[in-house]
Amino acid sequence: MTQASARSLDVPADATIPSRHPKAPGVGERIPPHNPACRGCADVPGGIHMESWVDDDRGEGGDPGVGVAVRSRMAVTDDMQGGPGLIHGGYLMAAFDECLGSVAPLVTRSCVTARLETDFRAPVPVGTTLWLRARLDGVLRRKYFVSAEARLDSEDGPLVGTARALFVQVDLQHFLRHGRAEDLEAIGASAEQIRAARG
Ligand SMILES: CCCCC/C=C\C/C=C\C/C=C\C/C=C\CCCC(=O)SCCNC(=O)CCNC(=O)[C@H](O)C(C)(C)COP(=O)(O)OP(=O)(O)OC[C@H]1O[C@@H](n2cnc3c(N)ncnc32)[C@H](O)[C@@H]1OP(=O)(O)O
Repeated sequence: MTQASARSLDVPADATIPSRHPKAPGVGERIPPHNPACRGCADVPGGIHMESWVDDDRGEGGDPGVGVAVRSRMAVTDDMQGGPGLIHGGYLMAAFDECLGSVAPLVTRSCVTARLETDFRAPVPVGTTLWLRARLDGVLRRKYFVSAEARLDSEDGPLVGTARALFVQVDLQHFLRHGRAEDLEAIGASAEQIRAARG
């Protein structure tokens, strides 16, 4: 296999699609913030204030659907501006990252974004609302392949962006080893745990 194909976002033929974890929120339920300081999903100044729910498993246009999907909503505010009156592309990518990143934790433990590809299909004016839907396309070992679309002002509004991503499952050590100690302590990690993880 070449290096290029090994890092592709195409779903491998031997990938599977597991069901939601029994302790994960059910269809229609709100997905709570995964970290009280998250600029994606928590209610903090400077955040994008994304709200997400577990979606049903319907597929797009006749495809039979998958078991795990997330619906998200984000108000496009003045402070997200790039071009005059338009969203900065990085904010759309942040919205995709957050929505896509909420899918795998419904199945497994923590995952982090390894690769994210975004197609910007149409301009997004400030003052609108983005509606996103992400779904799990396949899992192979620690790799979670997900895809999403973003629409304007309603769940079936005009398509403004699509994205594909790979999330890689990590254990608690990933955060304990790399995160700033004061932020880890704020969510309950002990100084001893942090020291031990860093050897
Ligand atoms: C007390 C503490 C508690 C803390 C917990 C708190 C909260 C977290 C909980 C849940 C999160 C829930 C929701 C999150 C929602 C949204 C948040 C957005 C998510 C983010 O915003 S997160 C920030 C940005 N993100 C990073 O900060 C990652 C930096 N990065 C790394 O940390 C490493 O890079 C890592 C871990 C990715 C891999 O490293 P590694 O050593 O573990 O594994 P390795 O390299 O072996 O890769 C394994 C297999 O993935 C393939 N692979 C790897 N990278 C690839 C790539 N780029 N393209 C294609 N394939 C790739 C390999 O080819 C191999 O594939 P194969 O199995 O086929 O060989």
